[in-house]
Amino acid sequence: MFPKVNPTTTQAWLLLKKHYQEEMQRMKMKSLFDADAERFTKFSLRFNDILFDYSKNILTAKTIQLLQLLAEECNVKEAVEAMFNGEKINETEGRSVLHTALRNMGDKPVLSDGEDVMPAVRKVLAHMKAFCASIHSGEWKGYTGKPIKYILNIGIGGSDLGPFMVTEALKPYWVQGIQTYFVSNVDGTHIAETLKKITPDETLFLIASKTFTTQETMTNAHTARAWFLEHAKDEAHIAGHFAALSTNEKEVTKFGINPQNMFEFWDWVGGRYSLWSAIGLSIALTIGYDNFEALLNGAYKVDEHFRTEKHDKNIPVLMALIGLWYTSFFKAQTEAILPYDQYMHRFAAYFQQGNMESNGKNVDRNGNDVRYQTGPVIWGEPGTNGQHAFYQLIHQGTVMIPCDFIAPAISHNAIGDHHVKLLSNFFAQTEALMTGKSEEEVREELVKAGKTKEEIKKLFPFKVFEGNRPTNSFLIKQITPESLGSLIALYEHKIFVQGVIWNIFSFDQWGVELGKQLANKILPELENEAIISSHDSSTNGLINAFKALSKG
Ligand SMILES: O=P(O)(O)OC[C@H]1O[C@H](O)[C@H](O)[C@@H](O)[C@@H]1O
Repeated sequence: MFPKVNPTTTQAWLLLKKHYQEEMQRMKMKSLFDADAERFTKFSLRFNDILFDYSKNILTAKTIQLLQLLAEECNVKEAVEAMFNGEKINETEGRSVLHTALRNMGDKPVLSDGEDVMPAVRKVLAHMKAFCASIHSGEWKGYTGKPIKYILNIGIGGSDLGPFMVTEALKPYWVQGIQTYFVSNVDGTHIAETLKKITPDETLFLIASKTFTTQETMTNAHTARAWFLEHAKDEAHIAGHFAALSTNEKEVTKFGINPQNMFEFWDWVGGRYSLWSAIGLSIALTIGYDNFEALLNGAYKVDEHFRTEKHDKNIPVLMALIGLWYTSFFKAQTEAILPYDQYMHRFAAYFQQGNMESNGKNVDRNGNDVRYQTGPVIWGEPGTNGQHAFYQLIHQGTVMIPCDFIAPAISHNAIGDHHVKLLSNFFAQTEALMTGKSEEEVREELVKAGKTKEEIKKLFPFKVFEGNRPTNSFLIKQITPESLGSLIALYEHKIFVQGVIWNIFSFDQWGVELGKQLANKILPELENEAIISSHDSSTNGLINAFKALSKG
């Protein structure tokens, strides 16, 4: 296993701190652009159909060099190899981390516990392929003899967000005649509203749960089963309408799902990294198996790039180092992901889990409290909607929010001038965030608007923008299964590299487990008539008020 290093004890950390304080803290990006006509060329990279421009950041070649040194001192290269080679880097759960094996298109074995996992991976993929073929051809029939028209994926967290995000992002690729829905929330409203849209005899229910014990998913699954049986009457019909995507064969069988309709994955696939596994069956059924394979292929290409490319040309490593530069030295606490693509409206939400569940940790890999900031808060909405909602704070608030702007060059909906208008907003925003608005510009604008001297004096301070707000730009030829697969993998590896440098375990989630335990403890207290007094006064007060109010 690679050595565990507290990043703040490295030479690079001290040098970066000095570099920040003495050279970069007050550095203006605009002056960096003014001083170097080649800045865009120097600080941008192409990876297949993706252009990554990181020139609009508060950094110089020296910053990148020092950040690379930090990666070296924190053993990033060794950690990457450890992950790809199936070492048990998820130490608190004693597991390998091998989502990369799920999209491995190479012919070398991938070992976990000394065993090649690739035959099992390929077997499940073949099962998924054959299953998709029988659904799409109409050969698979529901209990009234009609083909399947609706897919209903029931899952939560990693068993929902990934497939939901991807199927939304790839809507132009949906197989004709298939309509897919996702139910995640244990709030009965979610399933009730969705059941109104489907018919039992034309629906395939996918119960997606790594553990097959998650309260929300099992509750929704039992509700779906009961609703189905109300119509189908006969339990024998369940086999034709329910499939399970899980690692837990015992619980799947207990639920009554035919083991032939179980699509397996393994404990070395983290929930938030599972869209590449059997959890992706909803994706394959929605966009077609070939497109699902293209998604895997896009991710595989990034895996190869990540594993072999030198760090100064390695996009996920650079994404990680730039993010870390702001979090660890500028003390930025949040990062925004802003896709200029309506289909990608769940992309930020997906990486909210991906990033915050992975790097929201305050204990290091030696079991000590960390004394530096780790994972940032991730948030975002598609442009241009965000511009009219929260960009004000990004432009003129008191905190720094590094942003990722993402857009396709080619729209799937080329209507009039919509797309050039959309993209002009992307470019204008990143430019404005960087340059701000100078005193001269504001004065000129106000004079032109016919304002008096008095008025100009009054308005002046509010209209001047300091700028110097950092952004990364991802310009992608088109959002296709392959380019989306690549983009997702870039972000996954970014998170991994940051976790290694911050010396935290990125692949467990004990904080979420706590929430599950606490909810299970309170549930029986809500189901009896007693006055509850076992908690603090606020929790007791809320529980007792709920009991009184819910009586009507
Ligand atoms: O797939 P499941 O076992 O049902 O788990 C669903 C989700 O449960 C918890 O929230 C975990 O923290 C997530 O990582 C996981 O994706």
